[in-house]
Amino acid sequence: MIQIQQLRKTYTGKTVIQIEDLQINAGETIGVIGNNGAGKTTLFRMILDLIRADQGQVLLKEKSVAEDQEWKNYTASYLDEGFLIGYLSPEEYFDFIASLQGMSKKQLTDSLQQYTEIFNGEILDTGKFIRDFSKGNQNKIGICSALMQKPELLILDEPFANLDPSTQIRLKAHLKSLNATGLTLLISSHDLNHVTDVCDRIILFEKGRIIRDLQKDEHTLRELENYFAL
Ligand SMILES: Nc1ncnc2c1ncn2[C@@H]1O[C@H](COP(=O)(O)OP(=O)(O)OP(=O)(O)O)[C@@H](O)[C@H]1O
Repeated sequence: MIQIQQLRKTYTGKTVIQIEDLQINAGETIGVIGNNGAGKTTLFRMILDLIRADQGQVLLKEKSVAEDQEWKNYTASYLDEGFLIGYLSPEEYFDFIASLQGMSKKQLTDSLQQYTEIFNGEILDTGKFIRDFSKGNQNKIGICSALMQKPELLILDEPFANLDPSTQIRLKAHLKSLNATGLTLLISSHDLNHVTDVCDRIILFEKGRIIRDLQKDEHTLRELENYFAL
């Protein structure tokens, strides 16, 4: 599904991404972790062709994201509130996303029903614009707008950040249920418990490089805790 080849990005002489070779198969759930500034968001932005590489390339289904548009048909993402439109209500924003997807009103209504628990009565019918929601509730709007696109590839940057514990638990359950349907999931998180709970493979970054690539087993959480404790 994803191939990353000799990918490099440098800002003012500092290399922030340097990945020789990374392969992610369809249906894998990948947790990308690393301390602040490790390069997680930059990598996601490069996969989504929001940042161009200085060298190397990202291939989705064997086509370069920089040269071919097809990936946009099966990829959804939410990285930050820059993905939202602050002057719309959540309903207007979901309508907009649904229209891009060619969804009918009924499909949209049915789709939003699935997120009732995640919304927790705080998102729909509030009469507020997105700009006036709390950061956590803005996250819910962005994440659910990505989920409702039913992508083959879903990329979420720190999806659990700013969410209350109930929503974190509900979102984890939802992501796990999607995994069972064959979704390829790429998430970053600073929460080692969440990331090892949801993901089957953990990629650990340091200064833009992959320093561990772990298939999850019963030792993974302890190994990661030991790494970050040092
Ligand atoms: N536009 C930019 N100009 C200069 N440096 C940048 C730019 N964007 C990112 N960087 C640098 O690239 C490095 C990686 O940043 P990135 O945001 O990808 O890290 P991250 O792992 O997502 O961090 P965090 O956990 O804090 O979100 C950092 O040193 C950051 O300062």
